[in-house]
Amino acid sequence: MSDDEADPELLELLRQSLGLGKKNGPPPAPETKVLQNARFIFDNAIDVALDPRSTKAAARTIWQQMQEKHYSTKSWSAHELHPKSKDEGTVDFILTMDLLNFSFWSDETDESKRFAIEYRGQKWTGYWSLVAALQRALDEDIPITSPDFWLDEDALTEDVLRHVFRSATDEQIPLFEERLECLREAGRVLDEKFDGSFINCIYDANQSAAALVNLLAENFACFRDEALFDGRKVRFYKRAQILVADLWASFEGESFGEFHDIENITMFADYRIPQILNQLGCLLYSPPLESQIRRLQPIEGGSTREIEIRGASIWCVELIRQEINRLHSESQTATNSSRHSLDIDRNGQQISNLEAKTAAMTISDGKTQDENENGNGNSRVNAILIDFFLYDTMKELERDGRETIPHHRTRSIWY
Ligand SMILES: Nc1nc2c(c(CN[C@H]3C=C[C@H](O)[C@@H]3O)cn2[C@@H]2O[C@H](COP(=O)(O)O)[C@@H](O)[C@H]2O)c(=O)[nH]1
Repeated sequence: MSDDEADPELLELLRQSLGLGKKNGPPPAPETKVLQNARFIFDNAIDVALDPRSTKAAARTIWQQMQEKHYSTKSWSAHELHPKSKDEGTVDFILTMDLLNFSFWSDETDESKRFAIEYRGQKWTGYWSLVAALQRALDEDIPITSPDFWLDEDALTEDVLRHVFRSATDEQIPLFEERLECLREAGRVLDEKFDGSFINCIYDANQSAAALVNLLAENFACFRDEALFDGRKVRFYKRAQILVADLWASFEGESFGEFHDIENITMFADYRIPQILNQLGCLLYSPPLESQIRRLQPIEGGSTREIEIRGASIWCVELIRQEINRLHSESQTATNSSRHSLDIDRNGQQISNLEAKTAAMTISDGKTQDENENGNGNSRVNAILIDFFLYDTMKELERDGRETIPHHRTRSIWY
């Protein structure tokens, strides 16, 4: 080799160290930044704090009750009003629902006077009033879940939407105009960018939950749930995230609900989960903030206090999720070690430890232990199921008159 030719091996080492000419590796996994923003808010919060001991205790209680109730994705479709079919109609229903899934709380102190939807012989309030109104509209052959309908100002007139949300009381649905605008905007964006169908948004996300959340926030202003905190942009994306979660739960992790990174979805920062986290002793308010909440005084959307409530709640559920998975791993270890003791198989024959371990992993119907645990193919409890469980539990407490603190009052289209 002549003196002026460089040693090829040395060249390659140099290229690698400089990252030159490297084949393009896989693209970085999409992320929403919601969880890291929540951590930032929690670390810098003044009026909201978390109690570690109560959070640990709450995790244990939540996990025990989730197991007792066999809480899983199947719980979603079990709700009386939720759609049961696993088809495009349900995808459209879930999109419509989560475009409008915000701000049902009433200014009425007399419960009997608050906005309510009469459907199937019952009066539905809160979130369920929305689901009932949509089901009732479909029963009346109003195509309320169709983006083409949302676009057509001669078909979806203000009067038609008022008919859809007609109340069983004198109080009307809050933020009616904003809800109409959410539908109009979504109809326009779907028509202009996604060939008129939300299914194309799901395809574009390539089975990534984070990518679908980001696609919704980037393309639809009414999903762009962000704020400024300490001079930094923070993301909550509550309705975009719950839309992905509702798809995942409704389709039980398959078909239009299949996401390989579903664990990237956080708790949904609404007005019910902070309430139950405070009731459980996990989320603590400063005396002035607690007084504002107890006196039902409005907390301005985008204010520092509101952002701290939402961010700290997301972080609190993350800590609960981590503790539940620690408990789960501990219980798995304990179960596995007990398998090294004498094992009798289903036919009462003593079998070797290795066989026992293998046999125990495939339960009678051929599913693995994990699939049997929560019915969606993984043993880990994620923030979605914890969140759904907490919301449903808070609604039971409300029904039984066992709220110990009101939920905070922020009138907002974000939650
Ligand atoms: N974080 C979180 N927020 C949730 C839900 C749900 C309902 N999800 C169903 C689907 C699966 C679950 O099993 C639930 O049955 C509604 N919300 C929010 O609460 C508020 C409505 O409160 P109220 O007016 O009292 O009904 C409003 O901001 C609404 O957006 C949830 O699950 N998580």
